[in-house]
Amino acid sequence: MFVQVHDGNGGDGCVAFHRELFKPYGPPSGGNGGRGGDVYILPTPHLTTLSSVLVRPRAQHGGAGQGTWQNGKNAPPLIIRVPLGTIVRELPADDPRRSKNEYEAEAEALHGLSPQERRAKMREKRWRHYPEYADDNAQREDFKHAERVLFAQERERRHMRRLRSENPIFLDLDKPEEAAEAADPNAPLGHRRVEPMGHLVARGGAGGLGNPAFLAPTNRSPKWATRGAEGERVSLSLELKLLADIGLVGMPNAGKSTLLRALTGGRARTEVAGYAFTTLNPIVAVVRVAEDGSFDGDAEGVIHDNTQVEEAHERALLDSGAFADTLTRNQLRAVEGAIEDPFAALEAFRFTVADNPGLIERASANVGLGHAFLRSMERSHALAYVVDLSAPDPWDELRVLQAELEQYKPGMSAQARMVVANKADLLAGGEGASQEEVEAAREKLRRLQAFVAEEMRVPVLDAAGAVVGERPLDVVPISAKHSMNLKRVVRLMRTYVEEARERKAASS
Ligand SMILES: Nc1nc2c(ncn2[C@@H]2O[C@H](COP(=O)(O)OP(=O)(O)OP(=O)(O)O)[C@@H](O)[C@H]2O)c(=O)[nH]1
Ligand SMILES: [Mg+2]
Repeated sequence: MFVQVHDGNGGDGCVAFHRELFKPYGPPSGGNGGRGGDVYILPTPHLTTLSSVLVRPRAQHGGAGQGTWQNGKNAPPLIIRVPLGTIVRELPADDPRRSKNEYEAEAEALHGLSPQERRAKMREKRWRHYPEYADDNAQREDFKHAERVLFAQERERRHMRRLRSENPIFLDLDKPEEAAEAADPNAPLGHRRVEPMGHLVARGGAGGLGNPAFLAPTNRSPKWATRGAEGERVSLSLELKLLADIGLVGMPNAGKSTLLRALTGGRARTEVAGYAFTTLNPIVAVVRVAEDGSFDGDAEGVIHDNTQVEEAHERALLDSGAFADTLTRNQLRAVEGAIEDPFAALEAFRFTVADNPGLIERASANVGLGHAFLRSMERSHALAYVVDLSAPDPWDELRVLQAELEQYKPGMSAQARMVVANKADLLAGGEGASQEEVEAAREKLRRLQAFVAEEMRVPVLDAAGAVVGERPLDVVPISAKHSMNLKRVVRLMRTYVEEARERKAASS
C-alpha cells in the first residue's frame, strides 16, 4: 500500500508587547510557536495486517505562540503502527505514485504568478505582522535583513532535504522494538522504561519565532514574527511480507501449486498448469489436520489436475444439469442437522503453507521472476523443497535451489526441513508397471536419498534454539496430482511447525 505521511506544521510565532500599569511601552513579548509533530513508524506484534494504517496520516500542528512570552505547545509525535514483517520504502522522485513534497507543493501554488504576487504570497506564508503594520514593516531595512536570513536558512533546509532523499528510507521491520531503560535510575515508578517510538520517517516543521527574537539595537519594538515551517511530506510504500509456517521452494513446474491444492482439498486458489511460471505471486493456504493425521480434503487417489482441465470439467457438469438439484448454502443451513463445516469437529491442528513462484538458477541475477518473492519466505518457520522426481537428475535441482537460497540470504537454506519428491506416479505408477520399472524407480529414490544424506544437512535445534547436531533433510516421495503419500508430508510438516512454535514460545 502507498502512504503519504504529512508532518505537523510548526506553530506560528506571536507579535505582542508587554502591558503593565505605569509601563506604557513594554518590551516585545510574543511567544515562539511549538514544533509540529514528527511521524514515526513502529513495528508491533499486535497487528497482522496493514489495514489499520491510514493512507494519509497527518501529525498535529504545533501550537501558536501567545502574548506574555507564552510559547506554543510542541505537538505530540504521530506513531504509525505496522505489523512485524513490514518493509517500508520511500518512493523515489520519478515514481508516478509519489505525491508532491512540501517544496513542490509550494512551487505549484506559486506557478504562473507575477514576481510581485509571488513575493507577496511567499511573505504572507512566512511572516506575521502587528495589526496594520504589514506595509510599514516591509519598508524597514531590518525586516529585509531578517527576511534574507530566513531565506538563507530555508535554502539550507532544502539542501539538507535533498541530500537526505539521495538515500531514501528503507526499513525492514522484522523485530519488535524493545522498550529502552530510562536514563534516570530514580525515575518514578512506572516511568523506568521509555516506550519505543520506532523509526523517524518525517520531521515536523519548526515553530515560528515570536517578535522578541527580532530585537536589535536599531529596533526596540519589532512588529513582526515568523510563521511555523511546514512539516515534511514523504511518500512511502508499505509492503507486508507474507507469513506462512511452511514455504514451498521448487523449480517451475515441479508441482508446488498442485501440492498446495492437494493439501487443502482443492481449496487453495492457485493456478496449476503444465508450463513454467504459472504462479506469479506467493499464495498462502491453511492446512487443517485431525488427530489421526488425516487432513481436510484428504482423499487417497483424488486427482488434482491442471486447473483449466478441472474448470472445464466442472463447467461441463454444470451445463449437463448435474448440479440442478443441489441445495444452496442457505437451504443447507435450514436443513436440520446439516453441519456447516464437517471438518471443524475433527480439526486438531492447523498451519499455513505458502506456494511460491518457481525459483531457477541465477534467479539472484534477476533471471526468471528474480527472487524478490523469497522475501516473503524469509519468515517461514520451515521450507520444503519440491522437486520433480521424474526429471533425469532431481539432485541437480536440489543443488541449484539450495545455492539460490544461499545467494539470496546466507544461512537461509538452514531453514529447509524436507525434500518432497513429487510426480512419483510417473515413475512406475499405475497398475501395469513392470518389475524393472518399479526397481528403477526405487533405485532413483535411493540415489536421491543418498545425495540428500551426503550433501544436504541442516542443523538440529533444541527448544532454546541452540544448535545441538546435524541431520539430513527428510525425503518423501509423493504424487501431488494423485494425492498419494500426502499424510506423511502433513505429519512431518506438523512436527516442524510444532517445534518452531515451541522455540518461539520459549524465546519470548
Ligand atoms: N503426473 C503428475 N503430474 C503432476 C504432479 N504434480 C503436478 N503435476 C503436473 O505438473 C504441472 C505443473 O504443476 P504446477 O503445480 O503448476 O507446478 P508449479 O511448481 O506450481 O509451477 P510454477 O507455478 O510454474 O512454478 C501440471 O501440469 C501438473 O498437473 C504429479 O504428482 N504427477
Ligand atoms: Mg505454481
